[in-house]
Amino acid sequence: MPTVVITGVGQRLGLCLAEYFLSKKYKVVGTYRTPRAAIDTLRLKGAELYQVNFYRQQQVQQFISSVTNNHNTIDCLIHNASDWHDDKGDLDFADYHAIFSNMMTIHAEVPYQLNLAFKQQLSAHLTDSVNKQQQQYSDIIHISDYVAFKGSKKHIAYAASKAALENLTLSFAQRYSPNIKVNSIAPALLAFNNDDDDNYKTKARNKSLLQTEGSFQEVLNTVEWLLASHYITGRTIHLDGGRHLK
Ligand SMILES: NC(=O)C1=CN([C@@H]2O[C@H](COP(=O)(O)OP(=O)(O)OC[C@H]3O[C@@H](n4cnc5c(N)ncnc54)[C@H](OP(=O)(O)O)[C@@H]3O)[C@@H](O)[C@H]2O)C=CC1
Ligand SMILES: Nc1nc2c(c(=O)[nH]1)N=C([C@H](O)[C@@H](O)CO)CN2
Repeated sequence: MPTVVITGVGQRLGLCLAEYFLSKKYKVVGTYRTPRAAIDTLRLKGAELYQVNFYRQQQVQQFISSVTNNHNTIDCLIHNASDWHDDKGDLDFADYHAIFSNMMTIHAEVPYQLNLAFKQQLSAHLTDSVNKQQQQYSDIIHISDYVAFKGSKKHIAYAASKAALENLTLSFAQRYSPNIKVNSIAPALLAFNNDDDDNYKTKARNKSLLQTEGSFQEVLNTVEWLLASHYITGRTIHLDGGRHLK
């Protein structure tokens, strides 16, 4: 049974990813920060879940120890967990320091740490006992954001940290070739949050040529395509409805 590690599976895209890989008969290893009914449901479906706050380094180290002790192989590692923190208000220096530090921690440092910590498991290929064929590659997928390319005047630290994440894609693709493919997926608008009002939704949709949300399914389709690929690594796949041309 192939194994996938996904960060941030408690809601939205991470939950969709976990449900998708469970349906594909993967062993799903996931992290969450906030206890939710969805976490209980995933556990009942067989997912191995760890409560981890990535802003607490001791919890990150404990998670790494648990996964490396319990798993000899990892076929796919998806860095999804994210904190969409804005910095548009008039904050004091301590606040700006905390925001920048946290954004870099969750979007760049933790992916860096997990990529390095799980290298042995990512390199130990699953031999298909039926067809006696070795699985040729394992995959690391970083979930980035369109604003890594464009910047964001209201989410400056967030955008910079996603740009750092995309740079990790370039370095790890070189370091981990030829056995491990490393790519980013950079969405623009995928899905609104519950507190988004109609005015915000209209403005957000109109930022792209296609004038709609991408949907979490669009990311699932892209993940499936990347896993099936034998010739894509070190790349960022943009899912943005043509926003770059608006
Ligand atoms: N939604 C969209 O339209 C877009 C999303 N993206 C990217 O796609 C990915 C998924 O987006 P979406 O589903 O909306 O993400 P969410 O905003 O729902 O966050 C995903 C998860 O990250 C977890 N998380 C946040 N902070 C921490 C932390 N300190 N420690 C551990 N976990 C943490 C949360 O855990 P918990 O709930 O358990 O607290 C949450 O479930 C993200 O990387 C995002 O940046 C990019 C562009 C657009
Ligand atoms: N962690 C998150 N990152 C982002 C979110 C989100 O809900 N959680 N949402 C967006 C927006 O949809 C943006 O793309 C359009 O306004 C960006 N990142």
